[in-house]
Amino acid sequence: MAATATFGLRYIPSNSWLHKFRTRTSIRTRSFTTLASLSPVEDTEDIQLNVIPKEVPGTNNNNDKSNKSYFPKRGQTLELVCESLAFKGKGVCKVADTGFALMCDRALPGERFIGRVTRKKDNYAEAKKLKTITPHTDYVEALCEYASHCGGCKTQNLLYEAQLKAKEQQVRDLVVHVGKFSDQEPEFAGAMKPIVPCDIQFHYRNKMEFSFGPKGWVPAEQLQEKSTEGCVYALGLHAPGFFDKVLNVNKCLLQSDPANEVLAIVQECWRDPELGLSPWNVHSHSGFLKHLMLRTGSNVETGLPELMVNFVTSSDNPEYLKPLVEKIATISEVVSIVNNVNTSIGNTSVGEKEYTLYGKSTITEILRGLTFQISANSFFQTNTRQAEILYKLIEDCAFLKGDGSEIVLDLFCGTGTIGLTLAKRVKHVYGFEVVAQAVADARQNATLNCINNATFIEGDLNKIDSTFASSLPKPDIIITDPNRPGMHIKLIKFLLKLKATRIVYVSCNPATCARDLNYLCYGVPEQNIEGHYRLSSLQPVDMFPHTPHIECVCLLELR
Ligand SMILES: C[S@@+](CC[C@H](N)C(=O)[O-])C[C@H]1O[C@@H](n2cnc3c(N)ncnc32)[C@H](O)[C@@H]1O
Repeated sequence: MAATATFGLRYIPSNSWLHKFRTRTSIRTRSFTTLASLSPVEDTEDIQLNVIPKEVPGTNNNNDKSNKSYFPKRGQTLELVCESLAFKGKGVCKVADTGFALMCDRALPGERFIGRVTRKKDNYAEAKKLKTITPHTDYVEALCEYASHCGGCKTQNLLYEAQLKAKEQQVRDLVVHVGKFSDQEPEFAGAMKPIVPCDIQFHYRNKMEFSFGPKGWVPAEQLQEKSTEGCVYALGLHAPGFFDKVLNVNKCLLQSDPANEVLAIVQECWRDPELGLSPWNVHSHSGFLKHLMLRTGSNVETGLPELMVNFVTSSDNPEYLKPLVEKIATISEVVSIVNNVNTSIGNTSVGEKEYTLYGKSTITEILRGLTFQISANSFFQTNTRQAEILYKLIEDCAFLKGDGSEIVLDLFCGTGTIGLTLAKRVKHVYGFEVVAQAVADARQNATLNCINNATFIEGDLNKIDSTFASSLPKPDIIITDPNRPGMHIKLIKFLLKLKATRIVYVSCNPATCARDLNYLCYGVPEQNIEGHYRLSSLQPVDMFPHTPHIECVCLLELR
């Protein structure tokens, strides 16, 4: 069943400049402890908690302006001790003799090291790790040869159990500091659950996107001579912090073996001068190859991996890819090779046009017994096995009666996966999503799985008005799964007015999640809005070992 109405949503097409602006703009916040700094405005896609929490363990001399000698200078080399991992995996470190706190990428808790101050603001500084003096007690050798400089796996050097402990602590800290929940209250202590580990810590990603670049990036410590500028023409992952530098990668331990086979083939031949293929240059806006996206799904009959290869190019010349396609198609798991043509000067991978160069245009994925067809641009949970666990937790939190009487709203539904896995136990699911292709996929997925009590509606949940969802039956349960910026204040107000019995809040950003939980439980005092919910359960889930990402499933019950 597919509804075409937008129910009061003002739709911004996903390819419009405004949409791109909204979803790419990043706001830097300073204060760790104020809710205002995390206020739910539209443009908080990438809230960077580059902050020193006031409650750093031990003394924190950042705010003691009386003794300026504490303050490090940019370029200064210092002995530092890492005390904990903060949001986004940065180490919260102290200058050994003054107690001044600063953030350092790849510093591990307990580690004593020499660092150089790279950024310095009023009461905030960042350092780069130069040399370890005493390593972390849970230090382990990384399996991946790129681990020390690739932006993806920043904590591979930390024992997995210690990674879990640090993530759990980050969620707890954010809910206390940003969400203003008291960890002294038995109610909060009861709600906070231990993190669910990920049993498989490598090869868990079903999707990786590599970039082509005109000049490869080599970390300074690996340069043999000063004059060496790195390899020419790279295919790999962006160097941390650089949108224009690509670290050449021949293998990624997070993706499947067949995906690595494809990567190796492309690496071997794309530079061949006879093919005449050039990498995209983000500065001159020239070149042909932008991205190589590899997606691994499961064959419905055999359960074996099946692969989609997506070349994102800057111009409409699919014939240039023919020699690469012929080579890749020899890998038995490859069932789909597509070309997305993206003529914009930006670095996004969604094409205005898509060609199927080999096989089909979708791959299948199986999740909680349902089959999903996934196209190159559809959102799908990137760790399928762990998504099974995540979705089971969501279902448990929903406490469905199972008698088919309940109405479920599935906000930010993507390709409809959460709602569809619940549909058989409820009366009706209404899913809302901004990306047109994802809505189309959700409707197709409902048909594919013979589910006819789910309706998917396209629109922007940041743009709702007072008529939003007014023509729908009142929901009993709301599932909300926003991306990193969390929920818009308009949506929070809508939920507080609606007063559904339960809200299951699924989040990939514990900072904005903590902020939204605060609003839903304690209200928005500056707008005279009361909160109506009680946080009954907060369950962190590790979906992405070795990376700073943390997923959470929260249950809010109407007070
Ligand atoms: C974290 S994903 C969750 C997808 C889905 N629930 C799942 O589990 O696969 C967030 C989804 O929200 C969508 N989205 C982001 N901003 C939105 C907005 N303002 N209005 C509606 N949907 C939005 C994204 O396109 C994406 O599909």
